[in-house]
Amino acid sequence: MPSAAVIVDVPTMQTNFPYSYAIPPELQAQLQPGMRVVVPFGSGNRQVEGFVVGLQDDDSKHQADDLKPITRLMDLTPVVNQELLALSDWLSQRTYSFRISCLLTMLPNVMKAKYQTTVAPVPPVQNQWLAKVFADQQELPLDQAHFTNREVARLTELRNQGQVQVHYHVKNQAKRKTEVAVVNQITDFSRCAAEIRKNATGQQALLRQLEQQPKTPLRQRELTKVPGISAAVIKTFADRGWVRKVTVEQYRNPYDQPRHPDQPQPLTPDQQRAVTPINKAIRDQQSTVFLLEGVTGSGKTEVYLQTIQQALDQDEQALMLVPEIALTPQMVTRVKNRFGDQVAILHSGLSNGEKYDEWRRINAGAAQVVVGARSAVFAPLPKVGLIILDEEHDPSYKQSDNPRYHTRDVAIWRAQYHHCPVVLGSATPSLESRARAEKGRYQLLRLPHRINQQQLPAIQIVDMTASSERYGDLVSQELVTAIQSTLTRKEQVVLLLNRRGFSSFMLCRDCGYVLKCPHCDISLTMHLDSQTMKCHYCGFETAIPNECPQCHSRHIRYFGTGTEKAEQQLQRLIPKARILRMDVDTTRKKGAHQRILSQFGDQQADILLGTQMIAKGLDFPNVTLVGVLNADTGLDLPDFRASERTFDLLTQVAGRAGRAEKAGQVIIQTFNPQHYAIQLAQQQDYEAFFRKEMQIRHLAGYSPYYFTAQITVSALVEKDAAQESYRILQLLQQNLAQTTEVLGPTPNPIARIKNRYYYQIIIKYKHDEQLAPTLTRVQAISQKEVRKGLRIAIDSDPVNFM
Ligand SMILES: Nc1ncnc2c1ncn2[C@@H]1O[C@H](COP(=O)(O)OP(=O)(O)OP(=O)(O)O)[C@@H](O)[C@H]1O
Ligand SMILES: [Zn+2]
Ligand SMILES: [Zn+2]
Repeated sequence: MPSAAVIVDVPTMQTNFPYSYAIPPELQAQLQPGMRVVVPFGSGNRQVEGFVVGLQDDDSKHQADDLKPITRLMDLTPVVNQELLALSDWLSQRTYSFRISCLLTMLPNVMKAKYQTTVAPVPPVQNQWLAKVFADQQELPLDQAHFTNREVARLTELRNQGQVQVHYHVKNQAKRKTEVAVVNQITDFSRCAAEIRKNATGQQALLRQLEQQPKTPLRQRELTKVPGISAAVIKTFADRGWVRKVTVEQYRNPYDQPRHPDQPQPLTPDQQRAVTPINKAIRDQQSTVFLLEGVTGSGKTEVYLQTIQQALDQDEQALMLVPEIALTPQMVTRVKNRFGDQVAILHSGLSNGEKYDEWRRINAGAAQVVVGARSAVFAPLPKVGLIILDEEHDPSYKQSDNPRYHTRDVAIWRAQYHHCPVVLGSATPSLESRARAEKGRYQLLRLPHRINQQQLPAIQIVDMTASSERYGDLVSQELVTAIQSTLTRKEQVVLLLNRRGFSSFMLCRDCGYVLKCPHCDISLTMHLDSQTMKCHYCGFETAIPNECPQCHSRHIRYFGTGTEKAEQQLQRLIPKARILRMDVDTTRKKGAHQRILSQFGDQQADILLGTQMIAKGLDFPNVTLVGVLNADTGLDLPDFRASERTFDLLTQVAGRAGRAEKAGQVIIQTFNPQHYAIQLAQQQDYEAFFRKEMQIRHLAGYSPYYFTAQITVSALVEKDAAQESYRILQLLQQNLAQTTEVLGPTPNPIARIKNRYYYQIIIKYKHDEQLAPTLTRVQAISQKEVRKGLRIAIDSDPVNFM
């Protein structure tokens, strides 16, 4: 008897490989890898969900008689294709996560099943309480709505006595909406035409529709939009046997913006030099990785669109990834305008139902271009011809929960599978990518100029340590003056309030000094619970100073301010300004993003004041002034990428100014005017920043010279987290190579989150054969300890250290 290899939905180390199940005869014809099934599992044979990952014909290895049979099938077609099955295998090894988590990550939320546990009395029911509770019902869900804790305890007893049974039901949440469609049954259209009366125009219209598309089911809702065709006409046809009524799945359309079709623009010579090699790679089926390094406003989008076109021309599909998509509605609009209904959009702003609809369209091969945020990298496109990652340096490409994957790695894996190129685009590529281009592993393509010979905007730095407080602590006189003259010219302003980081570090208001770790050159973080400043990397600790160690001023303070406060100060300074605020509070409602941006685009406001979400991708021709209220907050984070993030952010936001005919101006307010990240952002010199930062990373032994891995241990009791992390430390020290450095364990800067205490260990390594097996052992421990309330997370390539 043939058997199926099934990964069960029980995320443990012991179940992290396929189990064999017998395939019941009635399912043998239908069962395919990638389908979900319900199988009995464990000694209690509880019913769990699982993925079929392979089929085996009968061989001596498996005595089919010993195998438990599959209970039932959950899908009529595979929900995970062969490619994604293989990808899940690779992903679980790469990220030290369970295969089941990887498989589930690839599915839209609504398809992730939930279990429902029910209880049922075993007849004949003798216990009076049972009889009363169940009355005439066979079973009841074992949940709070039906049973109190005391009743549950009582049920437990009864179960031990054999009077009650427990069942596990898999409850599939996917809800499809359906609608009525008609399928043509006519073979001889002229004969039918002869039967229709001349004045029955509705019937004639319907006949024409059928004749045009005799093979496709036509949706009744669409058909009745055609003049003359009514439900009655359709019924007449059905009665005559000319059409058959069927129900088809209804797709919801998540994109309700009006579309303005546009045409490809003639390329500039720079753009042409980028498009040519990419298109060649698409034609030649080369899985080259291109790094498209183009200054802000250099027309990267047009390069993406014209290379996507090349893939479509070859009957292949394109996958375009963008940072959290709600933040870049302009990009979505552009792709949609160019490619229309062929585009499917996947992002977190969609409801689960909408995501499911888009996913099904993609899976069915009905979408040719997919635009989406991180998880869209798993979009089940059957024939990928091109993958694009816009703003490839963006930290949101890294998933912070299991499986902790980086979108770029998955994109490159898929490109190799499909023999197609990847384009990584950015004005400020990640150091890692730029370094790979330097080594020739990626092919570097540069767009060094803005479109229309427009200059990059001039950037002025305002030293806030010298700024008078008369204007409030947020806005300098220089910035107020510049805003006023911009408004007089009827032009617009974008103001960034940098909210990266948290207000728990201290800054000297007089000299700009920030307390740093003597061993790590990373700022110390304040821990209010212990009243100390701690190094997040090595554990160094010192008392919270009450005066500046450098200039002895007592004028030190927390950093961190809200957008609301900034808005008030601005309004007071410039009463006539119309200010739009964009932050997590004003964008909570669905569509709020798009609405604020279109208001700003329609000149209904003078100033767009916002957090990081305004820094990227916006293309408004009337914006000529960009102001950064506080360039520093990100600089002093305890993260070796702090300078890179700051440089990226300043360059990106500066790039919003002067993108069309009018020249742009940028003002950056900072307490660290001498810092190289700020100075090089002023010069908008990415290449210089890259070289400088590479030297620093080299000296300090960080990425891209070293790889890092991070282990985070958390527990409800701090001592448990500490003890466990020291046990892991020992395991690491005993097994890892001499050249590998292990830092920590140290408590996290926010030591307690949601009542859990966090400790972390950082591993820095170059080549270490022992790393993967050792981390796999840690993964195995992590699983055992779950019961004690301990959690261990492994991140094989962390992008955040907080
Ligand atoms: N070949 C072209 N001819 C005319 N205009 C173009 C051309 N290519 C791009 N543009 C226009 O130039 C502007 C800037 O292009 P785009 O937004 O793609 O820049 P970008 O490189 O993505 O910048 P950023 O990194 O700042 O988002 C857009 O308004 C776009 O329509
Ligand atoms: Zn000082
Ligand atoms: Zn340190």
